[in-house]
Amino acid sequence: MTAVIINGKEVADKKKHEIAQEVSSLKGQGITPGLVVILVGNNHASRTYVTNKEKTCKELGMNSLLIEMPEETSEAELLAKIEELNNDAAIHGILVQLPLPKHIDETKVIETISPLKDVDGFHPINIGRMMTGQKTFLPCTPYGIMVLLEEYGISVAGKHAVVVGRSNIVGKPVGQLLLNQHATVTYCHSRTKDLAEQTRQADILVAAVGIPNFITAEHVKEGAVVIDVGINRNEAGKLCGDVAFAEVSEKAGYITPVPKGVGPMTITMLMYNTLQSAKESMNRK
Ligand SMILES: NC(=O)C1=CN([C@@H]2O[C@H](COP(=O)(O)OP(=O)(O)OC[C@H]3O[C@@H](n4cnc5c(N)ncnc54)[C@H](OP(=O)(O)O)[C@@H]3O)[C@@H](O)[C@H]2O)C=CC1
Ligand SMILES: Nc1nc(=O)c2c([nH]1)NC[C@@H]1CN(c3ccc(C(=O)N[C@@H](CCC(=O)O)C(=O)O)cc3)C=[N+]21
Repeated sequence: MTAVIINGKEVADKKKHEIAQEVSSLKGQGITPGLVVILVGNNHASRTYVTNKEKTCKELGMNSLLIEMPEETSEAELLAKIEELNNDAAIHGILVQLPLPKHIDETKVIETISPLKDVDGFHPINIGRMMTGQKTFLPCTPYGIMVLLEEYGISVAGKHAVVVGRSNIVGKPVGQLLLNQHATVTYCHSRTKDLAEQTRQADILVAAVGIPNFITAEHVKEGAVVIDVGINRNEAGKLCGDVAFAEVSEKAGYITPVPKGVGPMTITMLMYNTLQSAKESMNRK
């Protein structure tokens, strides 16, 4: 079988167009959605991502503010900045780029962001709401994956989904969203015994590991849907995912490429969450 290549860029463009229209009508009512991104220190990978976010905000007519803080910033200074933004009515979304320098407690930072402005969907309150199936900000990468599946008419109910990776930002929440949509979910991680035996059971296989070419054809069942979340650099310095694309695309039914797969959806859902936050702030007035 030759896989259908899921075009994340195309779906993202379509969603962005819808978001831009809503932004424009909100502006007519006197509100411009505003997103602030806080970057502490100078992580190279973070910088490209941050640049993309700024560009997309402008493209969609939203306000974007980048706050760069030096590597030596103290935890107290960062928390004070977040408090200030929590109280700023022009700001609807706050994103603190992860990972943070080692001397700053990530949990404390995430818990300081108002759940009402937590457009990353990382605050424990919002994670709890997601787990219990309530309306909330959903984490952008997992949410983007669910939108891709929906746009390609891939049904989830009753399917066996295998997620490789269990981070708080990708693996765990994507498994939860698949479960919410009635998949049977297996999580795999670095302590999993026979990984290929698990992944070969998957109707839907999600790779969120961070190792180039980690998932090969032997891990994949014929016709499976393969979602590659990885954003890595190979030896040649080229952007690549966790899946050995050439061999797996000959066996899978559907596959997401890197770049232009999951990545563009992450940014799009961030904009979507910021728009929702702006709309909700109006309803509270
Ligand atoms: N496309 C996008 O929008 C985004 C892409 N990414 C990318 O996705 C990838 C994953 O990110 P993230 O979740 O933050 O990464 P983490 O490093 O936090 O998590 C990696 C996970 O992979 C597991 N793992 C590591 N080695 C193995 C192994 N040999 N066998 C099985 N499992 C293993 C780890 O297991 P254990 O828990 O046991 O250590 C861990 O759960 C990265 O490439 C990142 O850059 C991230 C965010 C957004
Ligand atoms: N608080 C926080 N929230 C995040 O969502 C978050 C984070 N921290 N830290 C880093 C990771 C990584 N991440 C990416 C998102 C989009 C692309 C993306 O747009 N990728 C493009 C290509 C980009 C390029 O060319 O470099 C693509 O796949 O086509 C990549 C990576 C979000 N993350």
